[in-house]
Amino acid sequence: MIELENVAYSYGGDSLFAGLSMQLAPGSFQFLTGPSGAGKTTLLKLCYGDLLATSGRVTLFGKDAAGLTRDDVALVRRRIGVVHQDCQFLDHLPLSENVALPLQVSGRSKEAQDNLGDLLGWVGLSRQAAQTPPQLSGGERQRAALARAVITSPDVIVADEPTGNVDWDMSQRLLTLLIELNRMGKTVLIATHDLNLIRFAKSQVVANVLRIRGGQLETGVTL
Ligand SMILES: Nc1ncnc2c1ncn2[C@@H]1O[C@H](COP(=O)(O)OP(=O)(O)OP(=O)(O)O)[C@@H](O)[C@H]1O
Repeated sequence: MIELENVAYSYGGDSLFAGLSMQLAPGSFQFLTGPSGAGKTTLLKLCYGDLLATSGRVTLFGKDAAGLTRDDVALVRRRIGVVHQDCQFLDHLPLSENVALPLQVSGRSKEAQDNLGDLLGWVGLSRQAAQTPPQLSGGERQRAALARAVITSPDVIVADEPTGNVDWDMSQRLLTLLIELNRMGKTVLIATHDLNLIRFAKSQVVANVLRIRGGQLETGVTL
């Protein structure tokens, strides 16, 4: 469903990747690791069409990412839920409205009403629904970001350091939610530095580990 072939990406200087290839198979659970600055966030952005490869080919749901129409881009946005590293929200809106925003943007507000309560319950934030983002803890914000990423029922969830800045208990809780999504058939790709998190996941689910090193992508990495 997502395929990168011989991809390079440059922010203006040297390419970060030396012709990198990867596939995200439907239903798979994959981790992306590697040193800080190796290009994990960049690679995720190529996978969800936020950046276009400088060379090589990225295929998103059977279409070349370089040739997507405006409608194709909207469809890709609905099919891939993204948990961003910095999980930003609109601070003046309550949590419930922030989480529902992707549905309202795509004109599906009826569905938002139906799904929102269940989704907030699933991430353990029912009591915080009326609070604004600045009133939430780090772990609550991370769970809200996950709820927002999945409210459109995407096929793929891409999460960039979803457990950054939270303690181990909360990391496990967040990861358990991502594992539940995978058990429901979702494809999951998580960038993380946290090798303990990967070990914990591997005790629960079949997970492939990718590592970027020196511009190359290693697959099937053992820890
Ligand atoms: N918008 C940008 N403009 C210029 N350079 C950038 C930009 N974004 C990232 N870079 C550079 O590209 C390289 C890879 O960044 P990226 O954020 O993809 O790495 P990362 O592996 O996710 O790092 P971290 O683990 O620290 O989050 C870094 O050297 C970074 O400084």
